[in-house]
Amino acid sequence: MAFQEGQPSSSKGAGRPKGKGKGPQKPLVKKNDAKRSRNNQELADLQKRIKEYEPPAELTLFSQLPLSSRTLRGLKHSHFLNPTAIQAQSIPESLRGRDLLGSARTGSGKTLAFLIPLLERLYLQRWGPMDGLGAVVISPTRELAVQTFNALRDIGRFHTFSAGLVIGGKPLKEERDRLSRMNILIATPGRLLQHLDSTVGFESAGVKLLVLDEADRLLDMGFLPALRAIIQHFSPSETARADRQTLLFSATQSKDLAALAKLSLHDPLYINTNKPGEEGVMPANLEQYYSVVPLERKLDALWGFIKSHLKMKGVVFVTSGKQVRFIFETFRRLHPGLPLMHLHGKQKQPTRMAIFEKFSSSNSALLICTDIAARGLDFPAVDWVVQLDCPDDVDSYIHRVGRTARYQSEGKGLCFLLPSEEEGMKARWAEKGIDVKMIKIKESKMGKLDQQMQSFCFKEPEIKYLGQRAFISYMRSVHIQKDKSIFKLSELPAEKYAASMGLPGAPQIKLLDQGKKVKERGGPKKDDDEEGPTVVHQKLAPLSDEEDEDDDDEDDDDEESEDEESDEDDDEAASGSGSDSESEDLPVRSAPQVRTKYDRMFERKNQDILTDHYSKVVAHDDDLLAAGADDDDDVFTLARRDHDIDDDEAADLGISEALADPSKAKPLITSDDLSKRKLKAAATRTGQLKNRPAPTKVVFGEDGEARDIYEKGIEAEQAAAATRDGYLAEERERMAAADIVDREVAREKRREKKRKRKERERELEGAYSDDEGGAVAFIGGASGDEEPYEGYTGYTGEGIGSESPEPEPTRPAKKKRDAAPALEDEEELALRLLRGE
Ligand SMILES: Nc1ncnc2c1ncn2[C@@H]1O[C@H](COP(=O)(O)OP(=O)(O)OP(=O)(O)O)[C@@H](O)[C@H]1O
Repeated sequence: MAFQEGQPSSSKGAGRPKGKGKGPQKPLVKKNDAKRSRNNQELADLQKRIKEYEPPAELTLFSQLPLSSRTLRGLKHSHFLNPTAIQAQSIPESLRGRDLLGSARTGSGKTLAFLIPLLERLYLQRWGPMDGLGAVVISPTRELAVQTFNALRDIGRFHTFSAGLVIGGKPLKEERDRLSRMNILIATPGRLLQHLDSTVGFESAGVKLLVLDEADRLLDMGFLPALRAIIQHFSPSETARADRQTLLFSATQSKDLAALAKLSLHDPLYINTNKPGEEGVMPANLEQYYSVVPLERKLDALWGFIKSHLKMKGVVFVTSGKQVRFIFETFRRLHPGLPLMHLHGKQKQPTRMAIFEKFSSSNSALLICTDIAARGLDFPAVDWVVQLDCPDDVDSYIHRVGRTARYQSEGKGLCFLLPSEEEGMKARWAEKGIDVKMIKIKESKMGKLDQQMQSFCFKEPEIKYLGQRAFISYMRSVHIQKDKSIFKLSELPAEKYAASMGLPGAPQIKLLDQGKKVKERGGPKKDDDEEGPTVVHQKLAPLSDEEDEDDDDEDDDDEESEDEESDEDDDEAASGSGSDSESEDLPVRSAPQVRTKYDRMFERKNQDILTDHYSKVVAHDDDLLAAGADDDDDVFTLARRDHDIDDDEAADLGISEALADPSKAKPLITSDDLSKRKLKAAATRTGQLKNRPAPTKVVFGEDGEARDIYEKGIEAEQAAAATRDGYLAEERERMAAADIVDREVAREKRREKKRKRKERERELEGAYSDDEGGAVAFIGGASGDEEPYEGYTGYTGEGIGSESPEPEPTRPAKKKRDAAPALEDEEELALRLLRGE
């Protein structure tokens, strides 16, 4: 033990050095004795205060809790003065050594709720730098681990413990040498297990405190087997479990969490501040909205939202890394006027950290990301959280939206839902008592990106390729969702969605049969997804040899978590509709839609009733009605139920008759429907000019005779339509031809990748090697000659970095991936192939 019991000092001030050459040894010893004695006294007092602690009628300050002066100084230094509800309720119990399951809403300060007791428990047990590992915090993601590490460094600055990060990224060997010197470890489960399994002398037996942070996320990510193994290492027997304190923290609760609690906790206390009457499930300062947008207009809606919030700091969540990249790449080419960043699990660790830091320190920026950033991450001052794709479930919704309105700050959330998702999601929100208000987006505030997207896809094959992969990953994600009352693949307008992304057609997709075992989103991921692959959506189809081979890759990918999706699973994206060798694959088709005679009339242009101009007028009026005929500049208006026009109302308004016979048309908007402002505007000269009837135009022929433009108009329109159709047909042909080449190139790329992978596998036989990714950073490092418990020795940080992702212990297939080349390399190769080099 580094700490040694000292003798009580005889008198105050004794032991002061008398000067050089006068035997400094003796006074120094006396001084140390005095310090030890004071420490002993403080520890004894602290123990007593903890034992006798009764919560005061009003707990407003940390200093009212039985905490050491070092921790209080650390908290004050970091400007933490008042404990939050979860901190006030759980810290005294944790200090008494109880096992605990703490649950509190997002942004409510759970991190300090376990870091404070962690420091205090080690301090109370007189843990010294030479005592080895005393406490371990397990975090689901590297970003969260780094964030927790930073918080520990801040509040623990007046303690002398050494702390380290074990999150993958550096050679195991390098970490091993340093592990023995750490008192506190913040780790991701995979890397920690690797050390527990293979690092000789890594002493888990002495660990006094184990924390599982974001426990439900750990389970969602499929870490249960790893956690079981870790717990087994730390507490091999019931006695060992009783001896060790374990704290579990989570913002949401689930059955699996209860099972984990049973497995890891001994006689636990449950503290939940999410109950009504306490803090509530959602942050108090959060405004929540949702908007119903068809799939094919989502990008338009997002664009419109960005353009009208150019000063915001926002986070946009989408389902997969491929969508993140597609949106990021296309939107940045469109120069929105707001800095764009993107974050997903396939980025290298240093890149991820750099983006995390950059976004954290930005005042105004938009981060497009996957659920990798949904939990635990504490970006300061986020104004908006936009959920562009529907979250897997309500818990996922809560975590995502919890990136704003943290602690006492304000924030807003906007969730886009497809028409087919609205009812299901509303029901789920209602079950949890979450109130999300509907808003409608005015058509005038939506973007219109389809042509620009088409142009990007046409000019840059890599964008098209990315779009196809994004399309497929989205469709797949919907297919594997658990909650079918929300996610309805058959109702998705696949072709229109593809067109909105600028793609020449909906790419073909292979989907696992619903009946078979699939990795379902919104539920814990299965570990044994090995089962047979590739049943085409709704119909079984034989596969060619080549596809069979490719499916091996695909299975591997299905094993992976969403955030770690490999590029390979979307290789087949390059196959456009109508491919020959892959013709057994059925494209996902939208359900045949019932077209009314009015739909057909709308489609028929250049006819006497519904000209383009007339269609626009009707569409515009519809927009006005939908948007509440409100002219203000906000993108959104609060939806009012009476704006939804049903058939009867339509009949009242005479829409049907008007469509059938325009001569019978009643005015679509009567004076009763118009706002006072509109009526006033109509009375002004400008208003009248705006509202005047369309002028009659004539054209003069060569003979000088005036003729009605109508005849000419039709001819001109027909000519223009013919030219346009011709052009479009030509473009389609060119795109189809380009698509064939692209398919061939993609196939070649697949073969090449497979060949390379096989080569690498051969080279890498032998599983875990010391060269695998891993990272360790040290913040502490109290050396032996430091006086324990005396003053701040300072944390000397080293760089936190990694070269490759952490191995996934629960999925053996992942090991192969660790050795896979970087995404950038693969894309470089794809690009070269696409360019025909
Ligand atoms: N007592 C406190 N006083 C002031 N700020 C605090 C206090 N406790 C925590 N905070 C701040 O509140 C923010 C949210 O804290 P934290 O990240 O611990 O929340 P959380 O409950 O873990 O959220 P999530 O569930 O999203 O992970 C952080 O910026 C943190 O610094």
